[in-house]
Amino acid sequence: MNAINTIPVTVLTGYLGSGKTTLLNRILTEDHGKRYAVIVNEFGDVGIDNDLVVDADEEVFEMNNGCICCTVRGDLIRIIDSLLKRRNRFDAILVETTGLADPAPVAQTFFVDEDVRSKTTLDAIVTVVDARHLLGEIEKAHEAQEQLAFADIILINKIDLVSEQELAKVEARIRRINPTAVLSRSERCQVPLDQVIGRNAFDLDRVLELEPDFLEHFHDHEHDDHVTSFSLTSNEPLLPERFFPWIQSVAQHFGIDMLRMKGIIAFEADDDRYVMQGVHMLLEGNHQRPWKPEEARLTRIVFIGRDLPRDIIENGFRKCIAGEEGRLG
Ligand SMILES: Nc1nc2c(ncn2[C@@H]2O[C@H](COP(=O)(O)OP(=O)(O)OP(=O)(O)O)[C@@H](O)[C@H]2O)c(=O)[nH]1
Repeated sequence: MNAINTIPVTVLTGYLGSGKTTLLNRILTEDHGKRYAVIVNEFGDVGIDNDLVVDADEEVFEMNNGCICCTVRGDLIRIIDSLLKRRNRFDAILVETTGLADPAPVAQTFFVDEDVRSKTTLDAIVTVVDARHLLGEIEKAHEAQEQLAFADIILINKIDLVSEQELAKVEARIRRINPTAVLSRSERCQVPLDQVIGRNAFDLDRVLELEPDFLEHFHDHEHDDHVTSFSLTSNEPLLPERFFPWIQSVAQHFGIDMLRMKGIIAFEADDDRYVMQGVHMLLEGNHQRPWKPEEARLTRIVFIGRDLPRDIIENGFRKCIAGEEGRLG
């Protein structure tokens, strides 16, 4: 049912830290001759995702301050409307939702708004799964279940972190939620891209079975209120010899509840931006690129978790700032 001349839209979803941005970056850097317009939505008030998306020619639209599936749906429609006015500049649209988004209302946007509906085709909802953490989170995370239920294509990612037996359990759990989606396995989302884009896989009939009123009412959904986020910033550079032991201790102490951490760090005497990422207890960091001359060297770290003790974490963070006195207690 891919109408001629409509713009295909792929919705990338998946729980916190599963690998959505990794997949997006792969799509944007692969030599496939296609041009994408990208819409990124994130949870939390300090934008980081935009800075983690590769510097590509594509236009990246960032939507903060709200979940794509709730308050900012109007923004989504407006961004798509304005994109459609320049439709000769790209071949397809990619929407990366937050890890806490319910994909149903996002998908619904492409059906209920008349203008958007006539000019776009929802190609597929692609759900990325963190094979290492899915089983520990799925019962607590209603959003993760919805993301799997609505998926047309499921990418079981991070297979380097689990055994074959664990993978089999992950697949079985996914199949209980979604028996029909196409499953693939990946490490760092390395899959042939024609397995995830240009699939024409979105199946309205299946969605109507899940949500009979999908086309009639704005989809109602709930978020887990215990999952909250806060961000820490500093204009002063951080000291690496304090920062790394501190962030490791945060991951060790609060890792069970620390669903996601990501930050862009300005270290003292370092001309490169440092990107730090965490999913539960697993941390990863690397230098990204030099700070641009006109760019403020601002450190920003976002924490997303269940009942994380902001004051303790913030107190430790302050002690990593150059010039601040005191040692990590
Ligand atoms: N070991 C391992 N790490 C991975 C893999 N894929 C992604 N990661 C790492 O997992 C972390 C999260 O990846 P992202 O792509 O940022 O995840 P995301 O789903 O966009 O995260 P949010 O948007 O914050 O929910 C990063 O540190 C990645 O480098 C993988 O296959 N194996």
